[in-house]
Amino acid sequence: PMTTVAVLGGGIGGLAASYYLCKSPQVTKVIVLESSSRFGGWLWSTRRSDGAVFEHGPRGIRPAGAVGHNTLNMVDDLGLGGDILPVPYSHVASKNRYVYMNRRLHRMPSGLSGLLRTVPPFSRPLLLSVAMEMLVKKGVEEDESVHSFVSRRLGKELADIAVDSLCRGVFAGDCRKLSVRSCFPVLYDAEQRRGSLTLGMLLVQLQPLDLRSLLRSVTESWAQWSLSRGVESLPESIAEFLQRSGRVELHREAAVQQISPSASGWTISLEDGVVSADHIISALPAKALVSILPPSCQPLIQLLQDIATVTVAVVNLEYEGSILPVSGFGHLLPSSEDQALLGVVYDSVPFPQHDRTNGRTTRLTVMMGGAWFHEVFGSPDTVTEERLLARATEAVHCHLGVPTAPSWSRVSLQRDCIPQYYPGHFRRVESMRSFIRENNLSLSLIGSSYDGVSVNDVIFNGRTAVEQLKSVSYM
Ligand SMILES: Cc1cc2nc3c(=O)[nH]c(=O)nc-3n(C[C@H](O)[C@H](O)[C@H](O)COP(=O)(O)OP(=O)(O)OC[C@H]3O[C@@H](n4cnc5c(N)ncnc54)[C@H](O)[C@@H]3O)c2cc1C
Ligand SMILES: C=Cc1c2[nH]c(c1C)Cc1[nH]c(c(CCC(=O)O)c1C)Cc1[nH]c(c(C)c1CCC(=O)O)Cc1[nH]c(c(C)c1C=C)C2
Repeated sequence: PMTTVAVLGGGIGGLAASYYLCKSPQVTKVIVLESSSRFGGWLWSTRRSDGAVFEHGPRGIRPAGAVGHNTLNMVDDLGLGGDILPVPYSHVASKNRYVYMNRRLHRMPSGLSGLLRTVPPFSRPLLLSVAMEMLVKKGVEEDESVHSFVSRRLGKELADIAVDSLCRGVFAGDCRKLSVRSCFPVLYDAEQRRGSLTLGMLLVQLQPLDLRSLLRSVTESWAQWSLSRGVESLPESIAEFLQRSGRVELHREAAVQQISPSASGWTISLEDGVVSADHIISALPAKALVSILPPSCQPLIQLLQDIATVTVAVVNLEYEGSILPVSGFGHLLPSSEDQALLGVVYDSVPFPQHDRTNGRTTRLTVMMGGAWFHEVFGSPDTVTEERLLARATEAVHCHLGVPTAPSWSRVSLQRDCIPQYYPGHFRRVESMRSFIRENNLSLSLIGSSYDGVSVNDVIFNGRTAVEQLKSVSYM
């Protein structure tokens, strides 16, 4: 039978799902509906004519684990393998991460000596916390905040400094509000299965491997990678692949306004017409899905509404010369040091290939706001670019001692860009999927709102949804 699948949203999630659908002989037609004028969603790179590349969204993708391998497989298949810019584990950008606290930069401890000695800003050797951790009893709650989990197992100081900063550097979020089970499933599982994080970590196994980039990533030990023309090359290449397949209709400036169940599947309303499909894969942010669901899906709408998001101001800066006093990936600030300023990425260190080709420059990205955006800056509708730029350059001056003004800058206000998984998130997602099953809705939910926010997670979940579609339904 003919099968038409509509994919809502042309971010990396929607494009990845379409790519896997294209590989499935049972699907005759795929329709991708994207509201904006470009594909890729948060994967967004500025390429200047002098060779410089600036990222306004993700800038580094991890090759490790099953989800990391899966992305590299896709990159190889798309013919992008030769464009990969790998950062090995031995590189300073992998080894050095800093925390700015008490008005100075501290290198995060690493390796054995980092465990044994007392390293500021911590007041005792981490080995003590790690050793004691093995003696802490297993928690009894179904889920809890990241901060409460880590304070319970490793102590309040590690939770207040290291974990507070980490959650800002991954979720732009507040570790007192985020769920450990959904945000750090590896930590949650280690406690559940091994009774301890220390033991759990010691028992991590390697995954099976294939393909060239993958083998390279393992033998050369990559910690992260990007692409020579920026990460946006990935959605661009997927879109070209889909176009060439002849089975995919790609629509931009096609905002979905409503979806309603029909006898054979769904009717999808756009501003200028309707589309029918047997199945819908929603790769929209949860809030966007809320506004297009029919009233008959009220219980689902209620659950989706509980998935909050945060806004991040991303400020790309370019300075003349080598201006960094330290070398590494970047620095984070715990919320106790500065609520507004989440961290600064030293982009030129991991990816010097993205610097302007003539003359030495240093590219930095300052990230601000997140869970603290409203408190500090008020409404994203009224905050000015000038104010955000001034706050970012002031931070570079104060944290890194750079007195000069940047020679180039770009402010991007990324509204509602990172979903926040609060305690109980996994239950809510489970309830959504049960509602869909019980009501026989041909609907799959993918994208960063549900099962992980990294580019790798979003791609992998797109693949899983397509595989489930093939195994359970008419396909
Ligand atoms: C600043 C920043 C830095 C990040 N850094 C990293 C990193 O270093 N590493 C990493 O792995 N991840 C990182 N991430 C996370 C990662 O980029 C995102 O989680 C991921 O890109 C989300 O993809 P998605 O397809 O789920 O959503 P989106 O990219 O939001 O795609 C959804 C799409 O749906 C479209 N849409 C919305 N409403 C409608 C409608 N009604 N009809 C049709 N289309 C609609 C939107 O225009 C959009 O294109 C970062 C994210 C941000 C914001
Ligand atoms: C300062 C804010 C942010 C920085 N990056 C992000 C924000 C909000 C977004 C982000 N960064 C990472 C991910 C997840 C990727 C994944 O899980 O594969 C997201 C959504 C990667 C990441 N960045 C940092 C860490 C520890 C990680 C986890 C993966 C890894 O270990 O590589 C640290 C970090 N992020 C930022 C800075 C300045 C920084 C540390 C110095 C920027």
